[in-house]
Amino acid sequence: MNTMTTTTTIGGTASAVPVLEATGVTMRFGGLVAVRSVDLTVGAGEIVGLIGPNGAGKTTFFNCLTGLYVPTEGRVSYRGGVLPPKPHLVTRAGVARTFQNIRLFPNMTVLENVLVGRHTRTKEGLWSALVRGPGFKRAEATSHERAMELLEFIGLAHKADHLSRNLPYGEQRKLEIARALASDPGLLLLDEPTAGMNPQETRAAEELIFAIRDQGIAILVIEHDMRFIFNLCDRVACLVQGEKLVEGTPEAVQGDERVVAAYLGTPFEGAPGAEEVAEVEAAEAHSATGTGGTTSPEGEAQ
Ligand SMILES: Nc1ncnc2c1ncn2[C@@H]1O[C@H](COP(=O)(O)OP(=O)(O)OP(=O)(O)O)[C@@H](O)[C@H]1O
Repeated sequence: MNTMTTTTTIGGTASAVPVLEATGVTMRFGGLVAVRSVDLTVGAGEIVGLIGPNGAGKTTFFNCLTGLYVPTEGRVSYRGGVLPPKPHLVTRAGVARTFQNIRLFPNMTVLENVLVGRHTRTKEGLWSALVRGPGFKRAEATSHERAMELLEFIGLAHKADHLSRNLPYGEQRKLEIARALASDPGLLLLDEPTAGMNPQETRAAEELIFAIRDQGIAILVIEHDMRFIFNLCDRVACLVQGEKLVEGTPEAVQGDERVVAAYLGTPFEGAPGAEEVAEVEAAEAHSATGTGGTTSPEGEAQ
């Protein structure tokens, strides 16, 4: 795995370059602004959490970071270099991800699934693969060795030749992480890694993520399980209706009344979309009293 070397020296002064730096990221789908001008950094050795109610824009933001979507506005950099808006180039640059829903190849073995994740690090071309020359064989042996190392790391080496569809759910999720790690990332993005897990599997996932961080890989994680996220993360950002509402330590974020209100669906002053919600509620209350339906010359509901 990569070891992090994120301190660069410019003009003789050392300055820390974030592993990930997203600046002003906005993503529009027609008239809907799913992500609005979001800034976020992940530093070396950090585990950063991204929380927010359903539909807040978390996955869309991930998709903007990993080249699946080209953001309408904004910039995404990895270790100081702007990321190209193409998923395979983002992976090659050093950013790997898992998805909200399991995306393993069910009829491939556990080992083959990890080998698939390795392909961005394999330089041998089609011709070399066809003739199975010495370069190809060397690359294949290295990939195999690395994949087995990763399976050892996640505790699945003994199931290397099992079909991935036969693994229990928690192990399939771990295998997805191993496949992402096979590309030797410096940053790993995890989209709801504990969704559907039982408490033991969740605890094991937490330990695995700490172990990955200890290998020098920075982590950005989306999760709905608050206990998991507040225990795991160094820093947490909360998105609400596409905007970053709060960012801080787990202690600060979990005690923030705006975050609590956003999850409970309680409108609060200054909340993204609160004005629109208030207008709709006022109009509904108005029509319920039977006095609605007329509009003043200024355009305001009576
Ligand atoms: N491809 C798309 N086209 C149109 N609208 C989209 C698209 N992808 C997402 N959206 C909309 O963008 C908004 C944000 O969705 P997103 O899936 O990013 O939220 P989320 O915070 O990840 O939600 P959840 O926690 O439920 O996964 C939603 O209103 C969603 O319907």
